[in-house]
Amino acid sequence: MSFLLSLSSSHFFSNGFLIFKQQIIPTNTHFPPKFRHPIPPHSLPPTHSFTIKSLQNDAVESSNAFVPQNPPPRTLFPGGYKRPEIKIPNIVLQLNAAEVLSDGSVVNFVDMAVSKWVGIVVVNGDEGSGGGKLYEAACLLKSVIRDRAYLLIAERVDIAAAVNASGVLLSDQGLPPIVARNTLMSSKSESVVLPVVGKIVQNVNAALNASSAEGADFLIYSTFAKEPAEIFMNSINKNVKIPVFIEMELITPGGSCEEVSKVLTSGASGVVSSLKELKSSGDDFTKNICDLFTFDGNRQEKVASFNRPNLLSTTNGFSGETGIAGFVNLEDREMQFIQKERRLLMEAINIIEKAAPLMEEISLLKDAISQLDEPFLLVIVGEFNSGKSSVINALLGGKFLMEGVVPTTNEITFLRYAELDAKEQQRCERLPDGQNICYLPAEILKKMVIVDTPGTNVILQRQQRLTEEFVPRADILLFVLSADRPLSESEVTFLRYTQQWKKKVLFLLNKADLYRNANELDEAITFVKDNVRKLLNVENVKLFPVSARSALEGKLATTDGADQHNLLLSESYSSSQTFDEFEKFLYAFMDGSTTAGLERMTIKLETPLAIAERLLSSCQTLVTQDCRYAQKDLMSVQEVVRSVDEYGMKMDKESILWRRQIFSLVSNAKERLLKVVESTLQLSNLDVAFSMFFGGDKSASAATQSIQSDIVSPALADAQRILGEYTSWLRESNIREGMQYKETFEKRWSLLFDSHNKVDFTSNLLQREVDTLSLKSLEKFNGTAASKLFDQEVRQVFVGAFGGLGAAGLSASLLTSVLPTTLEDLLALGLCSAGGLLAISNFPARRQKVLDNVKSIADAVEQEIIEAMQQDLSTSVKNMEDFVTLVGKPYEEAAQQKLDKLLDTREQLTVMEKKLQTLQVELQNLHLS
Ligand SMILES: Nc1nc2c(ncn2[C@@H]2O[C@H](COP(=O)(O)OP(=O)(O)OP(=O)(O)O)[C@@H](O)[C@H]2O)c(=O)[nH]1
Repeated sequence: MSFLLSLSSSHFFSNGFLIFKQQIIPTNTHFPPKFRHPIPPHSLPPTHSFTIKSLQNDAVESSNAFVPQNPPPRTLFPGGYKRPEIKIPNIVLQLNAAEVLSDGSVVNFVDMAVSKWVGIVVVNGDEGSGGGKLYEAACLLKSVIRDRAYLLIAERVDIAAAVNASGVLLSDQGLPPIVARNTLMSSKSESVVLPVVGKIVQNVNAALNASSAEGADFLIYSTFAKEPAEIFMNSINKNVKIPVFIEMELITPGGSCEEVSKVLTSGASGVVSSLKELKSSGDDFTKNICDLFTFDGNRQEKVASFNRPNLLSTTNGFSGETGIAGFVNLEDREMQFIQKERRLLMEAINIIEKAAPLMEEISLLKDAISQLDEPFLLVIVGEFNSGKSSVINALLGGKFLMEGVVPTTNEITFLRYAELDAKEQQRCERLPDGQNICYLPAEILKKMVIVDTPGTNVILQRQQRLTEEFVPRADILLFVLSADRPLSESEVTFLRYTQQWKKKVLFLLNKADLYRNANELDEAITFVKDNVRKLLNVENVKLFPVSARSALEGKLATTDGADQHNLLLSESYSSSQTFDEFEKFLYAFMDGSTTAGLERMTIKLETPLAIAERLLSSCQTLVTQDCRYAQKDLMSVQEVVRSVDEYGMKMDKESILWRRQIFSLVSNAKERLLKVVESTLQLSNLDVAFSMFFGGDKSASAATQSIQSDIVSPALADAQRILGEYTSWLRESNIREGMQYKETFEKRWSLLFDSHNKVDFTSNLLQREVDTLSLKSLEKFNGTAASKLFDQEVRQVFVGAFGGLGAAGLSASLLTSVLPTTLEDLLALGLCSAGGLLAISNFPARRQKVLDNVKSIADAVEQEIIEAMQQDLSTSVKNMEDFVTLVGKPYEEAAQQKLDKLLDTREQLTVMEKKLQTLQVELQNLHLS
């Protein structure tokens, strides 16, 4: 039975070099899109109103929608990428897509496993099934794992890219790692961490190939391989520097912890387990294996204790010595200074973490502070093949490091002092972050830790990055130049980069034996010194022309008892001599009683200060940029609130159409009424008119009824309809526009203020009192009463014109009461009487009066309605203004608060920068008196 899933490497970013996870602010300004633009402009909802639309165009300019045209550097390192880091020891869990999809409990198990032991989860496709299931399973796992472990997809780069997995696991016959990595990199263009690429291998050669150059980040040694894991590990340990995980059975009858321990002791970084295996290991696993893998912060120590000799029992890395940074017998003022420096740097960390919580580079400063207690770090840098390893070997007096004409150093290697058994030359182990540490009994290591780095200017970008990332940690850099290409363009670029971290640099012009004579050597020295002087802006350039090869040969010859006389005759002697001078300089530098030794203390204490300054300056850039954005946010919020004025103007403009409708309606009714009056009150038509107004029921004459039903009532109904629509239009416009304002605030400034679950006051506020006045103005207008009034007006004309006629002498009241029955007689009487002429001559004036009355009544009605409509409009716009002010208020307050906070942070950063500058001055003066 096999289980074997593999657990492998795990965690990430342990060293967390200089990467802001989302917001990166290197030397200039930098806001990676994913942090800055949670709401891309295209995701804003379409708008129907020009008011908001214009604001949305502005949104492209606002901080939340800002898209830099030239993407900024991603990290403080020139490479712009961070290597994925695999913590060891670790467990790789392998499972199949079908397992994930068929059983819901699997996801829960994975959830638990990644929170406790598993650092890498690999999901395999199932034979015969397409990529669909694998994709589905991977999505599910991704949502559970989040960033607690790496999720890798077996073989399928396309699916890994689609689910945004951490990387891929390739089989022996799979794609070359570099192809998989580049493909994934192009799909994860925003990520600052490179994809993880693992490779399954079955023999030593495959392991060497897969781990060389830009190869895999880790290996899995397959159970199909013939050799036992320990033998395999022994064969590759020297040359394979990346983590190796072993597929193995976790359940063994005798208790698996021992087996796993053996594998780890042999140099493996962890084990690989299948789901079934891991699940069924149950208590055994929990009791035994997990003790090694549990993420409790001690696991590296637990495993390291398997293979690390108990070599150093000192507080500062130097046996027998105690003190700070390898300094002993510190004076009080030095102790006080160091304490003060620590205190200030801790303060700086707090401020930086507050100013840029996502700035992973803070780990550099933390490391540097903890390194104050560590020995001096002499870091050897230079282009590949310049002779770095040879220089170190010459310093150590033996061929400890591999040399070669092709790039040979692939990892950072710390060289530390240890007294080993006579038979043992050195003992090396791989640190959890992939770096190596070698313990050797070399004299010089009693005074310092030497760090070998991969060469720069290599086609292997990973190696270049490793070195660049290590530079800030160095106390001093030993820059090895090669005599055959002194100070190349790429060396100048690298040198400039080191100065971003204000590093002190010593120069070795190696392979000086290649020069044919002293003149050539002098020329080269002058060339290098002149250029370095200009580049670094320093007076004294410390440069030693050496031949590391000859120096080592010399040392080895001396050790072997070779004739010193012969050595003196050797052509490389002079180079050996300068190497000697260089060594003497180093020893003096390490001797606290010399001036150089005091300078060393200054340099050591400067290391964290320089890092802190650099980080503070990056934070300043970030915070200043943030201030600008916060200011812009505040102004934009205020602008949005003010833009409601535009809404008022727009509504005012559009309401003209509504008023026109009312105007035309009233005019129409008025015209018709006037026509009725005109056509009725004609002398030629008096009989008809008389019968219309005086025939039938006196409370509702035929004319009254006809006016009411034909003119007044329809006009009234139309007016009601129009005003109803008008008030709906006001209300709906408010609601629509109000919602857009609300959405605009919520979407553009969701990071400022979370309106989620806030009381929805929208509708009440927007509908408040909008639908009252216009319609109420109509309610006042009673159609029947108006018709009757009109009726009376007309009757008055008749009564006025004819009521006082002749002998009849009828009073108006009498006349009205008899009119219906005596119409004919009355007319005859009137017309024939002496006063007939007078009555008729008064008739047009009376008719005009009626017309005027009708007009003025209609105009008054129109005026009243229009005024009510205006008032409704004002109320509605006012409601809208209140609403926008209310909705915008929390955003405005939040923007103001954010700005205040940022200004405060900026102030704190400035104060901190000043404090550190003062401390720098104190440091320079520390040994002056
Ligand atoms: N002539 C001459 N050759 C040297 C000297 N020092 C080193 N070399 C040769 O230069 C080549 C590269 O030396 P390494 O020490 O491997 O160079 P490196 O800088 O460590 O190389 P990487 O680790 O690959 O970056 C080897 O072939 C060495 O033998 C020297 O002083 N003189």
